[in-house]
Parts: sequence; structure tokens; C-alpha cells
Amino acid sequence: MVFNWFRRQFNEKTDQIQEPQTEVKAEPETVEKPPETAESSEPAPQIAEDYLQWAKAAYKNIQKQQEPEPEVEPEPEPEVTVTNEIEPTVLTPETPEVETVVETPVETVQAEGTEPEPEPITESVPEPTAVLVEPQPEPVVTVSETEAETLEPLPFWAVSATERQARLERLKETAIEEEEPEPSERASSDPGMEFDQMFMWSAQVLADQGRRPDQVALEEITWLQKLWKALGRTRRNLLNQLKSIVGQGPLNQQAVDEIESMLLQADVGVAATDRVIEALQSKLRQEALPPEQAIAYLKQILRGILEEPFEKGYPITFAPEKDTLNIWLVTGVNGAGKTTTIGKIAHLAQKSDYRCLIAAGDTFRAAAVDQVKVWGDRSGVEVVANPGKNTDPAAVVYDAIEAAIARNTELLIIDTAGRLQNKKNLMEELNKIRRVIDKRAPGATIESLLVLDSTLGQNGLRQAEVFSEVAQLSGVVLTKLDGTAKGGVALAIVQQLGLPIRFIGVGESIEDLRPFSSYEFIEALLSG
Ligand SMILES: Nc1nc2c(ncn2[C@@H]2O[C@H](COP(=O)(O)OP(=O)(O)OP(=O)(O)O)[C@@H](O)[C@H]2O)c(=O)[nH]1
Repeated sequence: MVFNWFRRQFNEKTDQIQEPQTEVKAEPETVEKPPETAESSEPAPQIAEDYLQWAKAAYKNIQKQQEPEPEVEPEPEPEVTVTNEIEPTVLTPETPEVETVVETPVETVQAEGTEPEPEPITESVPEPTAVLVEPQPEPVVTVSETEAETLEPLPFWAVSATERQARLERLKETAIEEEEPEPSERASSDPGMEFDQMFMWSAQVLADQGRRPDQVALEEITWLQKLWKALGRTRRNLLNQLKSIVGQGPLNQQAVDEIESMLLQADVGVAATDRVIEALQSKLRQEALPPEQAIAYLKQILRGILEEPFEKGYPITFAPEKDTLNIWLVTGVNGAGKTTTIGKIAHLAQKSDYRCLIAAGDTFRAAAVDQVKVWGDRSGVEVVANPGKNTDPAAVVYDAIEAAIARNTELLIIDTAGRLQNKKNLMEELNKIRRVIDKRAPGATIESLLVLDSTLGQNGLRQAEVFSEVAQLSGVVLTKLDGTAKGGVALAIVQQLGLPIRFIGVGESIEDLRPFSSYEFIEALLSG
């Protein structure tokens, strides 16, 4: 089964008609919700029961997804080599014959301190200069064996009661005699269906967005739990203060002042904080807000800020179009997490059934090129790179487009300059890359993503402003949200730049990046 993360759609590889799932806007009001949950945010017991029913149905559906495919005579699956992280070899003419594209690397030596002379983009196809680095084939193993190795065993709550019992037996045999841990708070009285609170929170977030239990995939629940954990620091800071502020009864001016300082501490930034305070105060003038509704209203204001770019014309869905060439330029200062992000997006594209290719266009440092190759190996995506030092990025892009066209690639991810020292050079380099694309792939859909380190807080904003002036950005990738207690910077960035956040990174591993959902982000910040 393929889960298209870019569209959060669930396309089983059967001819079963999947009801297309509309892109869920973050405002739950705009999405059908069980009527009883339309108003209050605090589920009454009856509503909790609804969530529980929903969770049970989702859990059963997830279990069904995990069952091995029924034994049918499938056509022999092509053997897939899954490569682990190993040193790639740069293909050079001496490399033993391989079927990939091998170019004679052109060693260009630049006089010190001069930018390489821009090569004239001639009409005739120039001697290609980049090489295609294929991950070194490991001893061929079938994907299923590898999946078994690399996939974490299913979480405790996602296996059947018998499997759970078996695991407990195995644990007891090997466990050192210890106090039996207090069972975590159960969200269900039914012994056959014991969910932890995290599963229930994930289920509620999906149910509130109008998702049907039979549309939910295990990897969505897993991601929501990762998001919840990653935002833990920011949530604890915000929620503890918020509950003590709104807990004093209907919101008053003093409470609003305290909320203002709380938001500024969370790096929401002055502009976005002013908007929140203004909205709260005008609401105050209309009606007294009891605690739960005050928090629910605050969530709504914050979501409104994060979704404003969509009202200004940015598309809600940010997904490569199938069966066409999409080119995503990735930019950002070195250290922001650009290379890691490229590897994660390539991995997500692979998982979502897109044919993907990476171009190592940040040629300023050889180390950056090598790093992109390592992430190419990790994600199983080929990398087009130029073995020369400080070569012309446009030449790498040119060859990458050639390779992409030859392979019917659907998503070409281009790593671009990571330096900000000289805005003019950066702008020229990015414009030249766009000219090459316009010339070699005029029909391609081009997007440009800025990778920002969320731990930089307000300093990241200044960086973002410079890039947004020169790079015609489609959106932002916010990294390292797991590393900061100031997740509020997301609001500051959207408010300041008017750009949507497209992806968030919550860890160093390849699974730690997913498309951004303002609803889920705010729920993970302010629920609990
Ligand atoms: N905790 C955490 N670390 C991250 C995340 N994204 C990237 N990193 C780490 O941040 C560091 C920099 O990431 P890179 O991808 O190398 O950054 P870069 O922008 O390519 O910078 P250069 O490598 O200098 O070109 C690495 O140690 C990454 O593992 C994230 O979401 N969370």
C-alpha cells in the first residue's frame, strides 16, 4: 500500500476505489465534524466515547493493513536492492563498467577568489560534467526482509492481544525481577482494546479533521506521536502558563497581558503576538470566555495566522504532480539542515511512489556534495554530482535535468548555495539555475524551499528575509523543532514573510520530516 504523504491520501495498490480525500483545511469548522463536537473543545463523556469508537475502528483498520497480503500469484516483484549508508563511489571513467551515465569530469581550476566564469549555455549540448552516483549495491536482499530489519517492531498498542501477551511472556522470561510498571492510563475499559493516551490524542486530532477511521494509516499515527513528543518542551512552557492564566476565570486585561509575554517568550515574534492579543481583546469585548473556550479560541487565532498565506494564493497542497517533472530548489544557510532535509524529502518522495533524483548543486564545499551523496544512499535516491571542486552549479543542474528527463523523473531536488555572505552572488547563482531549467525543462513545475533552523528563533527571521528577497520562495521547511522550546517561531516566520510552512523536521533521522499541518501543529502545542 502506498501512502502519499504529500497528499495524505491512501492509495491501496488494488483497484479498490479510494474516495479521494479532500485536502483537509486546518480549520476544523470547515470540515464535517461529528455534530456534538462542533462547539465545545472539551469533549463531554459522550464525545470521548465517540473518539473511542473512532479509535477502535482506526485501530482495527490499521491491524488489517498490517496483515500480510493474501497469497495470490503476484507477478515476480523486481528484486530491490536496499542500500544502507555506505561510502558512495564517484563514477569515473576508470570505474568498472556500469550502466549509468558516466561523464569525463572536467577539472576546472579557478584563480583564487574569482567566481567561476559562467559557462555560456550554448544551444548544443555541452560536454556533460556531472557524474551520476548510484548507491553501491549491497548483497541483494528482498525489500520485505530489509523492511523487517529496519522497521521498528509494531508498537505495543498496534499488535493483537495475543501478540501483546506473547511479548509480555518473552519479557518476563528475560526481565529482571522488577516491580510491574503501573499500566499507563487506559483510554478504554475494553481489555481487548487498550490504547495509550498518545494513541487517543492522535485519533482525536485525525477525527477532528474529518478523517474516517478506514482512511488512517499506521504511519500517520506514528508521525503524530513523534510530533507530540518533539513539541513537548514548547507545549509545557505554553500550556502551564496558559492554564494558570485562563484558569483565573473569564479572560481579563491582566490575563491578556500575561498571554502576550508568554507568546513573546515562545518566539512568536512581536507582529504575530500583536495580532493574537488584538483578536483576544476584541473577543473579550464581545463575551466572557471560560478557560476551555479561551484556549480553543487562541488555537483558532494561531491557526488563522499559519494559514493566512493560503488566503493570499499559496496552494494548500504542496505535492509533486505525478508523471511530470517537478523541480524543487532547496536553499538555506549551511547548518540549517538543508542536506538532511533533502534526504528526508527524497525518502518521503520514494515512499510516496514518486521517481526521485537529487542534484548536488551546492558545489562551494566538496564536503557538502559528499554529504548529499550520503543522504542519497540513505534514501535510495541517485545523486547527480560533479567531482570537481567549486564547479559551476548550473552545469550540475544541466546534467541533472538531462538525467531526470532520461529517467522520467517526477521529482528532481536541487541542493543550492548554502552561503549568504554575498546576496548578489546568491541571487545570480539562483537566477542562473532557473535559466538553465527554463532552457532544458521549460515544462517543469519549479518550487523553491527555504530551510530554516527553528532553534535560531528571531535570528532565523533575518536570514529568511534575505533569502526571500532573492529566491522567489514557495515555502519554508522548519527544522530542529525537537531541539527547541520555542516552536512559536513558526508563527513569526509566516507572519513576517507571508510564506507557508511546507515541511517540519523533528529529528535527525530520515523519518523525522513530514508535510506541515497547521491544525496538528497547534494541537500538539496547546493540547493536553
Ligand atoms: N535535532 C535535529 N537535528 C537536525 C534536524 N535537521 C538537521 N539536523 C542536524 O543539523 C545538523 C546540520 O544538518 P545538515 O543537513 O548537515 O545542514 P546543512 O544545512 O546541510 O549544513 P552543511 O552540512 O554545513 O551544508 C546535522 O547534525 C543534522 O543531523 C532536525 O530536524 N532535528
